[in-house]
Amino acid sequence: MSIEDGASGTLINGVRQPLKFVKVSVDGDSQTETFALKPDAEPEPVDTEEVAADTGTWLDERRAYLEDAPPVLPSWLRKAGEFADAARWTASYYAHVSAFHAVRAPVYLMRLLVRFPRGAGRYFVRWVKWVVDSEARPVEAKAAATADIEAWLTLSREHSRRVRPRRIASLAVATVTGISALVAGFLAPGWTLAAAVAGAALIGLNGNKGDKPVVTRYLSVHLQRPLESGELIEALEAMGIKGDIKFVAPIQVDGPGWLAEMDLPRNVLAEKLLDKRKELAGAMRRPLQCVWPSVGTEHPSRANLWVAKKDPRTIKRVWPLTNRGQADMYGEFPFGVTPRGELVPLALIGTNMLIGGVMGSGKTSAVVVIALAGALDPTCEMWMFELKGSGDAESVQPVCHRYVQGDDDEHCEAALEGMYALEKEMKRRKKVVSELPIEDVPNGRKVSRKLANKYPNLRLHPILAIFDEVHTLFEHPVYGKEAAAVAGRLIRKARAYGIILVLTTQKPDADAIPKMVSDNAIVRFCLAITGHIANDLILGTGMYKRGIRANIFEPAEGDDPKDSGTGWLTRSATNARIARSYFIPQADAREIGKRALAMRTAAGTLTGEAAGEEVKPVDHSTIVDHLHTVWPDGAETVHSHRLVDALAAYLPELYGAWLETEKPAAEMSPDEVRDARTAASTALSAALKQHKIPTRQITIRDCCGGAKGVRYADLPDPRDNAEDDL
Ligand SMILES: Nc1ncnc2c1ncn2[C@@H]1O[C@H](COP(=O)(O)OP(=O)(O)OP(=O)(O)O)[C@@H](O)[C@H]1O
Repeated sequence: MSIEDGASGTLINGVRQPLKFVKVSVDGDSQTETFALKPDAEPEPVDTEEVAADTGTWLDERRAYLEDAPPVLPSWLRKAGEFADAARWTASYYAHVSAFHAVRAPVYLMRLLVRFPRGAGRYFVRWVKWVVDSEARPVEAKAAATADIEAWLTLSREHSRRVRPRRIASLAVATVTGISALVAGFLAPGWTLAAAVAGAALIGLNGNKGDKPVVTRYLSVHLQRPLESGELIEALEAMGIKGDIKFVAPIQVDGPGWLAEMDLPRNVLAEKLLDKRKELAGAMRRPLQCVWPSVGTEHPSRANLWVAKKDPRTIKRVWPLTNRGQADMYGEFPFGVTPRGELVPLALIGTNMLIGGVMGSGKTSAVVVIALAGALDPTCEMWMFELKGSGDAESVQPVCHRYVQGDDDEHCEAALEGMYALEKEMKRRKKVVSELPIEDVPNGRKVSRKLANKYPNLRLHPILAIFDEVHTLFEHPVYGKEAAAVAGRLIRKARAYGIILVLTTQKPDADAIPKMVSDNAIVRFCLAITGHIANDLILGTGMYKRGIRANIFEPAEGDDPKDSGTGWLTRSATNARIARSYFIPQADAREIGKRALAMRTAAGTLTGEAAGEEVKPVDHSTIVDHLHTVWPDGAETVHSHRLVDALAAYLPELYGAWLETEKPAAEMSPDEVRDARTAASTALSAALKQHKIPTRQITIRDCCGGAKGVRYADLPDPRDNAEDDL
């Protein structure tokens, strides 16, 4: 056995520490055991200067600088529109301030005149003190007290030398002023009175008691004090985040607020600030709606904090289409604003949307914005199923192709019926689009505005179907299951054919929203919710982990809207932003509804209930349902040609064509009859193939021997197969 010493090392505080190890070799078999012993050598630095200095080339550094560099000129100096806005705003601001103070000028004058006696008294005292040279008195008194006769005599002479001319001047000024005032009082014109009042007011300026201002000042309680690093560090400490907080850049003005970028202490993740937004706002003594933390992109401990200068709740934002303008559902429409006040447009064509949030989170308000945008596109067919029954969407009723309001059984049935009708329309569109020449659909077989305009008779206009509080339908004991199945099919396929589905729920759980629906939603708007499960159900799996968390929002409480209407608006994990939907008061919504009705009347695009048509229930039965209807009781198998005869007799408009021949049956030869039967059987086989129902060679003794036929056991239950229709 031999023992060798060696040196290895480990990193401690960035410095490699050599360690001793002992190599033990037993009878030639090399067994190595390593023991970490105390470092006994000088630390060897591992951060070499070369590595530390290598932050890229000069060009890389300049490029990085330029990426983050602020613009040379502020945007209002570069953009004419912004400049005009700023100039207009500044002019209106000063006009307001001037008018405000002009109206109060008499009050200010009275205040000054009231202060005149005190002001005049103060001037008089100061004057007397100057005349008698009171400042020198303490020095003279000191000389007298110390019996310093020489100093006292000098000071006394100096005092007399200074005071005499002051007395003479004062007497002269007092005499002239007194006589002038007397003469002016009796003889001079009215303006002297004005001058006297003005003089008195000026003297009144000196008569202020305490710090009461003469002018009325208005201080906006919603304006926030500027954000400072000290305040932030204090707030973070109060939340228990202590340690080294580094500001990556100076706190700067960013839009209508301030932005702080900081590295939190090494043991704190920035997502903590998201979860504790309310605590943070409390610690900063600022309204919750002003405080917007986010996770930075550099590393998980990089936090960005944007603080609004003004409480957003006090900023009235009017939906841009409130008074004029049309929307285009094939394009974008204004939906909301970011906390910074930037416009958030929404494009729904080719997508569908899921909106979720607890009570009072602002779902209905968001839906009203979407519904009114749809209403303002005269080509958009509106289907509104308001299953809350509150009447919040009544403003769009006059333009709706179909409108259902209520949460009773009949409303749920009507909503399910509506889903079937949409599915039927989707199938029609699919068929129509699939038959178009390829030049018309170069980007795939889907509907576009160009296509809709080119072939108006194909009726490929956008359809906006809104199911508000859709959980009412999905949880219905009778219609829920069927509705979930149809909605699952619609949400996957309808968007390609210009049918936009918008679903909202205040119950984001697996029972209330079928998985097929939550998995296939594209645009998602998650308002205030309570936990990570609801968060991911609305926004998609994994979003909570990525820091896209809607539990940071607070729903409305009483009259305080808090974060109501504010949520995460996402199209994917990488396309997520916080947005507050516009809030359109009911009165405005009604006016917009009237305008939409007028526009549609002029365009001649009113359809369905809006045009006074009756809603006919959709026949959503399939060939499987029809076979169940005509199937002879107790028969295990039936020949195909018999089934076709039965189907044609039952629904001639659907199946009659399968029996059409060139000659009437009576004039056909036996071969021709056989061929006609074969053709009918083939048509049935093809139709059943879509439902995965086989036709096979079947021998039925009491009926024309062997021929193609169907087994009853192969027929699925009615409605289990609706998806295969498409
Ligand atoms: N975008 C918004 N901006 C400002 N306030 C809003 C906004 N959205 C909603 N609110 C306020 O919040 C209140 C509740 O909103 P809303 O009725 O839309 O919520 P909800 O989620 O539909 O509630 P519920 O589930 O109870 O029907 C509104 O009455 C309004 O005062």
